Amino acid sequence: MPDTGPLLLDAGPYLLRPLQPDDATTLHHLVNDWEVVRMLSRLPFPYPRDLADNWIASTCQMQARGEGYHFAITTPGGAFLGCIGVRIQTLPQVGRVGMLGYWVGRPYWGQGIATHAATRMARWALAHLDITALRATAAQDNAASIRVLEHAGFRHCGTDRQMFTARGTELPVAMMEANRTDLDMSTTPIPPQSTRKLVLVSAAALIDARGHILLARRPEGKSMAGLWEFPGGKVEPGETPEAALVRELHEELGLDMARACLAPFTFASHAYPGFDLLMPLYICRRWQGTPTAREGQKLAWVAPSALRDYAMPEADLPFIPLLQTLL
Ligand SMILES: Nc1nc2c([nH]c(=O)n2[C@@H]2O[C@H](COP(=O)(O)OP(=O)(O)OP(=O)(O)O)[C@@H](O)[C@H]2O)c(=O)[nH]1
Ligand SMILES: [Mg+2]
Repeated sequence: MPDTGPLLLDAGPYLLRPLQPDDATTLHHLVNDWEVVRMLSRLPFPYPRDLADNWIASTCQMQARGEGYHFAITTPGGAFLGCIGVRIQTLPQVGRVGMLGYWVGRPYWGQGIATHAATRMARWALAHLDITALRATAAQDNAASIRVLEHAGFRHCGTDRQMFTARGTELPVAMMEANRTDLDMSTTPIPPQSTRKLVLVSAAALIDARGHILLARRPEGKSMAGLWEFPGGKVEPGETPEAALVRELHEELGLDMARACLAPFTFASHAYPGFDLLMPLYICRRWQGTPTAREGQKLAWVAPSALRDYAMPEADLPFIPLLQTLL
C-alpha cells in the first residue's frame, strides 16, 4: 500500500476511519433509502444486503492496492453516519485524479456532516495521494451536494450527463474540481493589490554524490500541502537569506552547514493569488548529518530527469530546466 499517512482523520466534530466488515448492517440500513440512493449514480434500489458486505470487502482491496480510500463518517462515540471516499482514476490528458464521493444517512441531514467530511477528505487526499486534482459530480437537482463541494473548496468545471442506476435514467450533473491551489484559496481571502505582501523565502537544492536533488513534500495543514518543494522557509526580520536557510535546514531536516556551502544559483519571482514570492535558490553539496523529516514532510532524492514527475508549486517550475542543465 502506498504511504498515505494517517487513516484516522478528524473532520471537525466527526471522525473518518476505514470501513470495516461489521459496518455492513448499519451501512445497509442507512443507504437502502430512496432519498439517499436516488442521488448516487451507481447504486441500485433497493440496495441488497449482501452488496453492503461486498462493497466493504472491495474497499479494503482498493485500499491495499492504492486504488481508492473509503471511510466511514462517525461521531466521536463511533456512531456510523455515512461514507466518503476517493477512487483514483487515470484520465487522458489530465493524468491521475481522485474521484470524490460521499453520502450521509437521512436522519443526519442538515447538520453540515458532509461538508466537514468532504473538506477534510479533500485536504487529506491532495496532501497524501499522487493525484493532480480531485473531481466530483453531483446531480443538478442535488443542490445540497453542490453546496457541500463549494464549501469544501471545489470549483465548477463543466456539466455532463451520468447514468443514475436507481432512477433508471441519465441525468445532467455538475462537474466540480479542486487542486492544491484551490484549497488554499478557499481558506485565504485574496487581498487587494495595494495590500499585497512580498514574502522572502530562501530555499536550497541539496545535491548528493549521484547528482540527485532532495525534495520535500509539504505536509497536510500547510499551504499547498502535497506539493514537492525545495527545503527552506521564510526569512525572518533581521536575518540574511543565508542565515535563514541555515536555520531552516536545521529545523526542517536536522542538517548543519556553513553559510559558505550555500552557492547562489537563481531566484523565483512569482505572483501567487494571495502574495508575491521572492525566493533565492541556493545549491548545496556539503552538509553535516543525514536529512531527516522533522516536520512530518516526506523526503525524496530525485534524479534531475525525474523532477517533472513531482507536482511542485508554480513558482518552482522555472527551476527545473535550469537544474537539469546544471546537472
Ligand atoms: N520552502 C519552499 N517554499 C516554497 C517553495 N516554492 C514555493 O512556492 N514556496 C512557498 O514559499 C512560502 C514559504 O515557505 P514555507 O512554508 O516553507 O515557510 P516556513 O518554512 O518558514 O514555514 P512556516 O511559515 O509554516 O513556519 C510558502 O507559501 C511556500 O508555498 C519551495 O520550493 N520551497
Ligand atoms: Mg519550509
